[in-house]
Amino acid sequence: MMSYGERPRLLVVANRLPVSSKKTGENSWFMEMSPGGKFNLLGGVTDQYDTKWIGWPGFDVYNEVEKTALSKALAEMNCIPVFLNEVFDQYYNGYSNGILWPILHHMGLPQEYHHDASKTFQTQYDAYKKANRMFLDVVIENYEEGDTIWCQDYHLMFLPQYLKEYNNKIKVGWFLHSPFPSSEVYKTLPSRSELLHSVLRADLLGFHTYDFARHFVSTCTQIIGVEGTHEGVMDQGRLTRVVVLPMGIDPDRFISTCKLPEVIEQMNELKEKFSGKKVILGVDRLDMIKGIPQKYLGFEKFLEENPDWRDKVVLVQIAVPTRNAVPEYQKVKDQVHGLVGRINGRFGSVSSLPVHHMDCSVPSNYLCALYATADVLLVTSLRDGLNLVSHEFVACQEGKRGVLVLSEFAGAGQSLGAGAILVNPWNVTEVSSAIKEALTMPAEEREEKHRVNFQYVITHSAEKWGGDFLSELNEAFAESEMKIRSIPHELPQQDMIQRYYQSNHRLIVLGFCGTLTEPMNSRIKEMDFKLNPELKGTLKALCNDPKTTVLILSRGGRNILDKVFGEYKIWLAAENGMFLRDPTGEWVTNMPENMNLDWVDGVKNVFKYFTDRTPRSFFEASETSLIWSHEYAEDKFGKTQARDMLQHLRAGPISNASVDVVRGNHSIEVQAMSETKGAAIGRILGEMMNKISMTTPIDYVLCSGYLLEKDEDIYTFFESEIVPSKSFHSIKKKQISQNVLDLKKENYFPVAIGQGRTKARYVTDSSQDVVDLLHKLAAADTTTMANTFSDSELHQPRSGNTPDGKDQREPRGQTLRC
Ligand SMILES: O=P(O)(O)OC[C@H]1O[C@H](O[C@H]2O[C@H](CO)[C@@H](O)[C@H](O)[C@H]2O)[C@H](O)[C@@H](O)[C@@H]1O
Ligand SMILES: O=c1ccn([C@@H]2O[C@H](COP(=O)(O)OP(=O)(O)O)[C@@H](O)[C@H]2O)c(=O)[nH]1
Repeated sequence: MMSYGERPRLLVVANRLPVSSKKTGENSWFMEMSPGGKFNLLGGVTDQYDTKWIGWPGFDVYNEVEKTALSKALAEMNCIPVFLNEVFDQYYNGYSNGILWPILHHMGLPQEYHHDASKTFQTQYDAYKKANRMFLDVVIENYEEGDTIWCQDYHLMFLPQYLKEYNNKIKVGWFLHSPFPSSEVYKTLPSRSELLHSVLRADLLGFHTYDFARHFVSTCTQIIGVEGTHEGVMDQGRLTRVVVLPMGIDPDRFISTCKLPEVIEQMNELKEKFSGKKVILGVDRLDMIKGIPQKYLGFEKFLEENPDWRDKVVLVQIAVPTRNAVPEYQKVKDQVHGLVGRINGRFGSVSSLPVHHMDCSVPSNYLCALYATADVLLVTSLRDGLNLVSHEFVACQEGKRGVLVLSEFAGAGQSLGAGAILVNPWNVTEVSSAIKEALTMPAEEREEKHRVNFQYVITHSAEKWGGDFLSELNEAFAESEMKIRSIPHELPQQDMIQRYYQSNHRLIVLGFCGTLTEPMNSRIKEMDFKLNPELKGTLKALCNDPKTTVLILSRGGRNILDKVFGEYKIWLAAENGMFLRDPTGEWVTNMPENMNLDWVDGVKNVFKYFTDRTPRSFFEASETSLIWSHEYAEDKFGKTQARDMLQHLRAGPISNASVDVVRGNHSIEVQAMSETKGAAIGRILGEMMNKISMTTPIDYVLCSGYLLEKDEDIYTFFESEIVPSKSFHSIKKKQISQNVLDLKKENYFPVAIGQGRTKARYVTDSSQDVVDLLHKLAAADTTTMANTFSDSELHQPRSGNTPDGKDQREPRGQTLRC
């Protein structure tokens, strides 16, 4: 555990350690920090955190003596090795880079069928899980209470789940360095749901761009049926925060490297070598996603169409070897070599070759010299998480103000787009024109574009990125901790009853679906909205009590509410207050006159289409909403149809409509966008009080429901109406002209049902707790309070529990909220 004054501890877990190790003797090693890539993130974060890296050392070690020696040497560099050995090939070349990598980069699963039974999808998937467990083991060995664990990238998608299973209190973040594809591509992955469920166990998920984050959230909603919110992904009341944080580089390192005498000398050599010629530079791993063949095709077209330029320009391409064991990478290499030969054959001469292609990496100082002398950097990635090379080029171009030609499919296209020429790499003509534009761009324009990008690169460093991610993670974690701590185990029932008894005018505001409906396990169908039979007498007693006003505030339609509550002297607010019924049964409409219901026919058509194709499904319509149920349909098929339906609806009839879509377990409801409950309650109270002659202000409020997150603003509405003193309070600001509320904090009881994360002060697991409470409130007035309930009665086991203690109450999230 961290002691006072010490820096907090951070464990960064990545596939590869940020050092390269070379064996120099029996048990001695030479270690060097790897300069590029995502290892930049160590930058300034190390100053604030006591940081350790956990990852694969880059090679196999089987001998125990050697393992110990290497671990010792790595410890000097704050690195801890994970020896993956025989698992590595199927985990890294197989599942990570042969399967996940192409999927994440929109390329689809490999089409070839291998007949090697020892290397199937399943064996690679198993190896991937096994490797993630091996990473877990090393994390556990090194974990101390309070540590932050930051998992990097697609190699470690099972790690968040494994960590939380080991200890739910561990703070876990995960950042994806690659793109996240559209759900249409992602859903072909056989293990799609397991991976999503696992990463959602993290406290914070980070992506380079809004597109990737949006794809991720919508994939989660479509594939595993969770709720996407503006903050992230909500699953059964638990929020996983999602942030967009494009990574950066360490700009100072590049700027100062360019000033080193050795580098200036290299720059001079390069200038001399290419004197009289413009230099176009490409720096990419030799990966199919980097679009090197497309780059060559564009360059070839440029030379074809601009003969004058043929002896005045060179393309220098550093093609860093990578993942040679994956068959697709071998193919792209052959393809690229073919193109280089063709272009040099067509346009080269004895004295000059247009393409200088190198299958190698170069030392970092030399790379800076190349960046600094190039006139153009050409990035044609077909998909790329970010592309740090483009940032590095900008940092090194202070002396030259060269032009960046950047693929619109690289994450960096969104951050550096304003100072670049953006291209679609698939469009050979566009790439060719962009090359010409870059080579002939006037100095002023180059200056301006460089200024914009340079400013971005120096202000959005890796240090800032790492710091921002970690502070977001701390915030997300603290918030979820607070939520857990603030959940009381029991409602303060005795207090609630006593205060109810002592009050002069009580208001009980209740939701309907999931609050007062029959529990799911005794209900025939999800859309069978019947009042919980246990409540009939209780509700009648409460409604008949002159000191109590009961309001049902529901998203449901007035037909349903009328049918269920027709016999009660109760206030009903249907469709979240669009219609209000007083206890005599008279409805008034608050429907805006200009309410647009143009979408209804389109939605009806989609519902009909799916009903025809989903045996035993059906739909119902009310004034401003339609609901489709697949309750009786075959479970898996019904769920798949529901996901497809949502896509059809979003792409078509509701794409621009003001509607709310509410997903039940077996239903989809589309309803005209109503006010939220919190926005409506002030007006409803005003209307209620206009209708009745109220002599006593409301001095007790119980407000409870199984609510959508946005409707939870009802809990805060009353919170904001609480009076600090005994003064009679006016809430004119909420459109109520009379003095209506005289509510003290201790007399206000907001109770959420089944929400892990809520704005309500009290939370209960199931609606049965609210039902029990209502029984007791109804009984409170008919007996002498002092003797009414003994403590043990007030805290007796909930009625849903069986004698063997098993909880039979309605599970969370099993019904529509309305
Ligand atoms: O470790 P390798 O398998 O040799 O691959 C190198 C890295 O490639 C990927 O980089 C990604 O991260 C960069 C920084 O966020 C981003 O700019 C780039 O677009 C991505 O492709 C991969 O995600 C890393 O895990 C690899 O280390
Ligand atoms: O010979 C080379 C060429 C490139 N790089 C580094 O490799 C990283 C490439 O990162 P990028 O985000 O562009 O693509 P990735 O290879 O991670 O997909 C950059 O930091 C480069 O400086 C390197 O270390 N040596």
